[in-house]
Amino acid sequence: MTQPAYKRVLLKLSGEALMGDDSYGINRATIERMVADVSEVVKMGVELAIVIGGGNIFRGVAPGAQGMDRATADYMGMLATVMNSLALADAMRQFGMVARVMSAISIEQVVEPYVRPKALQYLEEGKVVIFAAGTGNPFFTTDTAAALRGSEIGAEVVLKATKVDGVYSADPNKDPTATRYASISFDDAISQHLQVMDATAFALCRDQKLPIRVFSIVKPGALSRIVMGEDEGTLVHV
Ligand SMILES: Nc1ncnc2c1ncn2[C@@H]1O[C@H](COP(=O)(O)OP(=O)(O)OP(=O)(O)O)[C@@H](O)[C@H]1O
Ligand SMILES: O=c1ccn([C@@H]2O[C@H](COP(=O)(O)O)[C@@H](O)[C@H]2O)c(=O)[nH]1
Repeated sequence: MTQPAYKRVLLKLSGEALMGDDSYGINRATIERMVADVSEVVKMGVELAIVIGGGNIFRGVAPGAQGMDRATADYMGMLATVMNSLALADAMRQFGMVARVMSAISIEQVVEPYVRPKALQYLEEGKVVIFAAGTGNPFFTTDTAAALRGSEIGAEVVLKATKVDGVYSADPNKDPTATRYASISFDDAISQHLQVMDATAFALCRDQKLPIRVFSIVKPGALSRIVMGEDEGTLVHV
């Protein structure tokens, strides 16, 4: 049987995509479909860590946060990612998977704190590790948390599962003439100000030589195909 292309991956799941067709929150069918996709990868024997966004609940730069102290709004955003992480872990439990949530912000009655050696132990045991609360710092995003945690755990790739099927020359949701790149360098993505991920995340992955693959979370089987080494979405590379 063909082997997976990776031993350990960091999967960044879009918080916004969790809404499905709803206008807010977590859509049950959507989270169940995500979990089914993730379970395929775990069954292949790949060690999987996940960072999930919070855009379906709260974003520090959203209109709803206007007038708020930015750091306070960002902490609210980080707490939103904790809610999504708990929902994801619970959906995994119902699917028969074993997941552990580790938070960058100390809320020990709710989730265990992020401790790198413990996270590595869980991964080696085949458990899915969900990193909640982003980096634990305001003024960052969960994309940067994915780059950071991916670097810390020695992931071979960051897989960004989002609502678009790759990196485009411009935002495809705003510019219908935008074209998709099969691959693009970190330097080009940064210099062209491509907003699919923030520049901090791109820069950290570039410096750590950690490739990113951006792909559609709604395309059936895309995650498994990528893990098996197939070409899907856009590869962002050094
Ligand atoms: N050059 C580009 N190529 C592709 N998508 C782009 C580009 N510029 C902007 N985008 C937008 O970036 C979005 C994905 O990034 P965004 O951070 O908003 O979502 P996410 O990470 O999936 O969500 P969340 O922050 O909730 O986890 C796409 O939905 C797309 O509209
Ligand atoms: O390290 C981090 C991660 C996130 N935040 C705040 O949370 C929201 C939601 O995260 P998304 O990546 O946008 O899904 C983000 O807008 C920030 O307000 C943070 O401050 N630090």
